[in-house]
Amino acid sequence: MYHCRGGLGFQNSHNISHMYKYTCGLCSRDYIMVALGIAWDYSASWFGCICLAQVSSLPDPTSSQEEAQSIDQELFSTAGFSVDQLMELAGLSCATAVARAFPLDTDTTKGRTVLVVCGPGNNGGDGLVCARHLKLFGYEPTVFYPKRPKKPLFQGLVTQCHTMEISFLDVLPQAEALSRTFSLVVDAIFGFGFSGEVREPFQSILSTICAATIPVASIDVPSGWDVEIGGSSHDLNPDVLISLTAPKRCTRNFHGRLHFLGGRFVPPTLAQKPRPPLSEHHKHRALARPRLSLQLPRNRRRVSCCARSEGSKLPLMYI
Ligand SMILES: NC(=O)C1=CN([C@@H]2O[C@H](COP(=O)(O)OP(=O)(O)OC[C@H]3O[C@@H](n4cnc5c(N)ncnc54)[C@H](OP(=O)(O)O)[C@@H]3O)[C@@H](O)[C@H]2O)[C@H](O)CC1
Ligand SMILES: [K+]
Repeated sequence: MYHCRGGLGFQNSHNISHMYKYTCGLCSRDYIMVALGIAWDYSASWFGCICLAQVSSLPDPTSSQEEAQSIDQELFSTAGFSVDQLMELAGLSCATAVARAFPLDTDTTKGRTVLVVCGPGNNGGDGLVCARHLKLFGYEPTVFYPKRPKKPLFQGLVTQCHTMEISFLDVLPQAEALSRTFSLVVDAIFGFGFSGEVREPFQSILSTICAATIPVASIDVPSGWDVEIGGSSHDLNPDVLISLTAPKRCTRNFHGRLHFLGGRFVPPTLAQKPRPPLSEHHKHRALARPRLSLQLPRNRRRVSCCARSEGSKLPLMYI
């Protein structure tokens, strides 16, 4: 049986072509296989082939929506973290990534004005924390937070922003005015809790952001994208993505400029744990698949590292 070490192997296939993609049955890695020499038994379609190019030599580093939710739950239950603690670290990572991706021009006020659009869940909470840290970094963040949960955690985050003299918008400007007033949008509308078709008021909000001409930095998941599949050409097309804990499956379709991996809160014991329960769809792959590559802060004093996000082939920068 051919296994993913490269070199000569055999593949039983009824589709004899010169080049085709093969997924190793043992480790789920993808290879481009090129047929070599003569197929010696056409009826059974056995032929020798050699792995010339490895499509993906790294373990699949992305997490499904279900896996992301299960890691999240474990962090709160067994690992003993509180949601506000993780949100603080997540929001700080996001502000750090924004500051790296859109550095301040110290001579002018250009590029300082950031609109942080926050949704109703924890992704929105990350956005509020991000706004607070951006202010401390010297930016001028403004928050648009149209649907506010009545939970003390979120109310506290709003108060903290007010205390930091961060303004809140009541109405989102039209795309043209938005592009004139702000240099950047931080998209903290939906994260891995999003599903289905986007409901109002967020459908109109996302349309306005899409029509604006300024760059977008998305927190964890580009809002409106299916967490597993990604978005379409009409959807948000962020310039920067800041994945938290582990990139979600949809990030394979991210083709923006920079992809960061933030949120330094996963203990090594949890990162190395296999992740049941998984949906039927992913079960067979997960059995053979190496572990997710989760954010691990060990020995990471430097800001970036050389991992790659599968699919988009962008270098993944740890923050
Ligand atoms: N461990 C971590 O990595 C941490 C990540 N964090 C961040 O938390 C989010 C996930 O947070 P969660 O609250 O579970 O989910 P969302 O922020 O995506 O929001 C879900 C709410 O959004 C609404 N919703 C869902 N689908 C739709 C839709 N189709 N249209 C409109 N609205 C939708 C819904 O709210 P309702 O009020 O309408 O019920 C959902 O409740 C993760 O991505 C990270 O950013 C933590 O901060 C730290 C730990
Ligand atoms: K988002």
